[in-house]
Amino acid sequence: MTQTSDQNDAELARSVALAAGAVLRGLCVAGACPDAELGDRGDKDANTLIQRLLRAARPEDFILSEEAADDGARCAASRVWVVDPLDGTREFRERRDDWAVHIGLAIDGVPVTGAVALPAQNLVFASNDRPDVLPPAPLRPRMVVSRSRAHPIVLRVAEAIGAELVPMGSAGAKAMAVVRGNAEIYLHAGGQYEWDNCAPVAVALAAGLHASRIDGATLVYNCRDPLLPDVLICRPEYAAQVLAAVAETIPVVG
Ligand SMILES: Nc1ncnc2c1ncn2[C@@H]1O[C@H](COP(=O)(O)O)[C@@H](OP(=O)(O)O)[C@H]1O
Ligand SMILES: [Mg+2]
Repeated sequence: MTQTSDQNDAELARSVALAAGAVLRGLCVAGACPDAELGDRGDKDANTLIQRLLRAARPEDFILSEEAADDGARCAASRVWVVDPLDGTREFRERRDDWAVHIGLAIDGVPVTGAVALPAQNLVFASNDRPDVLPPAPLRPRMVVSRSRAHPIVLRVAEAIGAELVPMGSAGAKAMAVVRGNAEIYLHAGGQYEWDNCAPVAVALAAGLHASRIDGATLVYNCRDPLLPDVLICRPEYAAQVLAAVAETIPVVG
């Protein structure tokens, strides 16, 4: 793939996410990779390609990747690409379709640009997409949650607001379910890292959705410690209700 220096950041993010997605899909072709090696090969091969493409297109920028060593030099930089080469490794290994490639760009800690590819669903979302006009929200909101480790806070909030639980793998796939109008709320607590949510949050904010920590605080990226353990992405009309339910739930759950 050729990159041109005048390609804007969102288009670069989209093209890199698509290229990594193609590599990952290639690994899923029958006979291409033994089941036992699929997750590790996916993480590694996608990361190698993403590093090469971003470094070629934006040599001055820094990269924080789930799959690369971090010496902390990025902390003094303004422009940092925050990437998860394969989000939903567990689901990829199971040959499901809920896994994603995340290419986010934080400028001075703000998730300004990003792309999320869902290669097994032939979909890609970027922060320069024209936002979809979403259908009216159903009376009972649908809340996408981790299919393998939904935190007690999340389950209690769903119960408190009467939401229907929709278990799904991958932070990117869940966030894009809200962007697409297949769900109204994505709530996560209990652990995540900047690469899990930077690109999904950039795309969601650009689409006009609410995105914050679950105490309502602003999400800040390129922190020295990349742990960013919780996130709320939802249609704006649900934000106040969900944040209030979280505030009531946290003392109960501890
Ligand atoms: N409690 C936790 N601690 C650390 N990471 C977590 C986590 N819960 C979810 N994640 C990460 O968030 C991503 C989405 O998880 P889930 O599908 O369970 O919601 C996964 O990323 P990876 O697949 O890139 O590791 C997963 O590892
Ligand atoms: Mg991840």
